[in-house]
Amino acid sequence: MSSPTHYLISAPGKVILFGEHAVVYGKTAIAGSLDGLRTYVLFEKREDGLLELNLPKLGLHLPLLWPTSALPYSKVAAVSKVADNNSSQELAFNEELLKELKPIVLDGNVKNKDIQEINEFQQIAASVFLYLYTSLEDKQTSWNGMTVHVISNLPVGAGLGSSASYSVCLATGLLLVLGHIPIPNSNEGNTDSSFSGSSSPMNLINRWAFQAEKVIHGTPSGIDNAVSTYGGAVSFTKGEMENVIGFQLLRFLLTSTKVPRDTRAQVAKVRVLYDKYPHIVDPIFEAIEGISLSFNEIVNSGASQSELNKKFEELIDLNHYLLNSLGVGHSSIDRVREITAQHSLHSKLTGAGGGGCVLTLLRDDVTSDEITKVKSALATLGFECFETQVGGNGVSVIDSSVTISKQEFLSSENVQQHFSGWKHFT
Ligand SMILES: Nc1ncnc2c1ncn2[C@@H]1O[C@H](COP(=O)(O)OP(=O)(O)OP(=O)(O)O)[C@@H](O)[C@H]1O
Ligand SMILES: C[C@@](O)(CCO)CC(=O)[O-]
Repeated sequence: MSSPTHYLISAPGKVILFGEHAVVYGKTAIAGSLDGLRTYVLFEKREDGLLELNLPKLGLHLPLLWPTSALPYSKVAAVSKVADNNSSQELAFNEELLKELKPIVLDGNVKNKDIQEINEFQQIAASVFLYLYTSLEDKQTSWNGMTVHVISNLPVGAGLGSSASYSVCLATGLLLVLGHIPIPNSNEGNTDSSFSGSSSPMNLINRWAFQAEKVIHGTPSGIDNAVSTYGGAVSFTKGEMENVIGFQLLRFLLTSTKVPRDTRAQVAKVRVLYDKYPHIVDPIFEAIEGISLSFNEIVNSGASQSELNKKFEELIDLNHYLLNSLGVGHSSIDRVREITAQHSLHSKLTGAGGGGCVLTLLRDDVTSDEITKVKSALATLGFECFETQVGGNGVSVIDSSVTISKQEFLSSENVQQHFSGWKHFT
């Protein structure tokens, strides 16, 4: 094939069923990918030595543009980069590089005069891109700059892993463009993969996406980027994942409270509590882990679907109360719980809390009429609902063998279905 001129990357959001926050402290959590809620990133080759980043989802309607020559490559040790890529160990986070990039994000932007103000979230998203590009830059690439367009049907800052899917897309595209991983061959779904070997492309994508998540969140557990990379429904403990069979059959309602919040701030709040009262907070994390472990046991017990549903509802309530005790609840979440409880449904906050999203289990016996009623009650109060199952493909790619116009990409209602030729890493 002639040298690539573009790549289209897609990665899913995620939902945490049990174990958020505790997972940051090494406890087991259960999560799944949201196949229909994804971020899409189109990478296009340039010849003029510029990096262009377009972030319409973050409300930025002008491109950000930097010369590749402005980046602090001296802060990245070339030898360690190659060694790191070939090992399975967690990549060391490059604080010095991030510090050096801070002024470049603003002052190095050649369109700076047109963009009066770039808010903190836009700056973070730009830092992630420049951090990964500078870390992975390789003189072997035939690209002299690139244009990057990011679109998504995920709500941002709602706890559904928008930042992780952005991180996975950027890591994948940059690893491909900069020659660190090959284009995948497989058109098969990747959800049954047993999380591939340590030097596989998926492993490398996941490890670099984790770096990106660190730029965004500070101290993430790695669960969000892992689920977005590999897809599926999983039990996650300290970076190790196992498939959870049966979890995919469950149906959920996800309700966005539309109260924006920042995962970093919620995680930091729990950290303060933990540092102050470790003897009180650690047992709460242990109890939360107990819920994830019970969930795994119940799923593997061979119990009937209705029996499972009843037990899950109890676990959902328990997990919610424990999260509230960590101070990550919110009145909007309580309101959603009240409404769903009026329809005999059980809900918990999902993700970092403090607003964001609520997860409601839709038992098998809940009729579509009942679901319509609860959705309309929630919508009347200004909440936004998504009915979903978990699992499905992780990161996927369309390479240059398929022609993709920028206009077609930006205007398509459903990018996943609009374009064919998606390939999956194995
Ligand atoms: N589509 C996107 N385009 C660019 N940057 C994004 C996008 N989505 C998320 N981000 C980056 O991630 C930040 C939001 O991260 P945050 O973790 O708070 O939200 P989330 O990923 O929706 O929630 P959670 O991590 O709890 O699932 C944004 O401020 C931005 O910097
Ligand atoms: C709150 C948290 O547990 C989940 C965010 O989606 C943070 C993390 O795991 O990094």
